[in-house]
Amino acid sequence: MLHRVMIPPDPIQRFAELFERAKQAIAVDPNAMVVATVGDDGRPSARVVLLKDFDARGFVFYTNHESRKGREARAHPHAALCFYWQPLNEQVRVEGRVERVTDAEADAYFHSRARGSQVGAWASLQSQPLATREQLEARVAEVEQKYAGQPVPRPPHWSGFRVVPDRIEFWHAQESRLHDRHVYLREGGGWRTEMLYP
Ligand SMILES: Cc1cc2nc3c(=O)[nH]c(=O)nc-3n(C[C@H](O)[C@H](O)[C@H](O)COP(=O)(O)O)c2cc1C
Repeated sequence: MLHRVMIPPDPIQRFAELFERAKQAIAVDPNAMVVATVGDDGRPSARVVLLKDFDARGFVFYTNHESRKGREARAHPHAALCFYWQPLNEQVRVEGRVERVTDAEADAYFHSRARGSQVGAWASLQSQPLATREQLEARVAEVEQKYAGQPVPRPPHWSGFRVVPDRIEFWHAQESRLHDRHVYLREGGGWRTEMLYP
């Protein structure tokens, strides 16, 4: 079973190496990923967000926790992530439990953002119906006035989710659609690997 020993043992290290290559190859948003969550009715929903951090603990993105994805991830704390890096011919799929990052982590990231984004985090009732664009602009003006001349604090409903992976799949395009698929399944303290038919 030579192919088994050829699968690199650590999926996070493998992700890190691929992500570095993606950043070299893709000028805009190489950290974009699709996040899928599940609603109370069992229906999945998916949208693009930006990966802001990752390490052995998991993959972090930031959002409004009252948004559709936020509510779904809190009620049904599992999510799937999907990256497609076309110039690399690579897809990475991550699945796992979702947890909220610590307030200290969220604060550190929030305060690294541009002030306009900080204001937007207060002004946007993300995923709720919006009657007119003017309504949004009025909320932005209110927040700007409220925090004029002082730092914008992080809204309590705005934070990060960490997807703690228990399954990671690397797909690499090969000729005749006989692609490589390497799956990592969390087992005990480590990872078991297997290959899948393409
Ligand atoms: C390239 C790109 C990056 C995005 N990054 C984020 C992000 O990091 N966080 C976020 O909340 N929404 C992000 N969005 C917007 C989401 O796709 C989505 O519209 C929004 O979060 C509301 O989703 P929901 O109603 O399913 O909760 C991004 C959209 C695009 C196209």
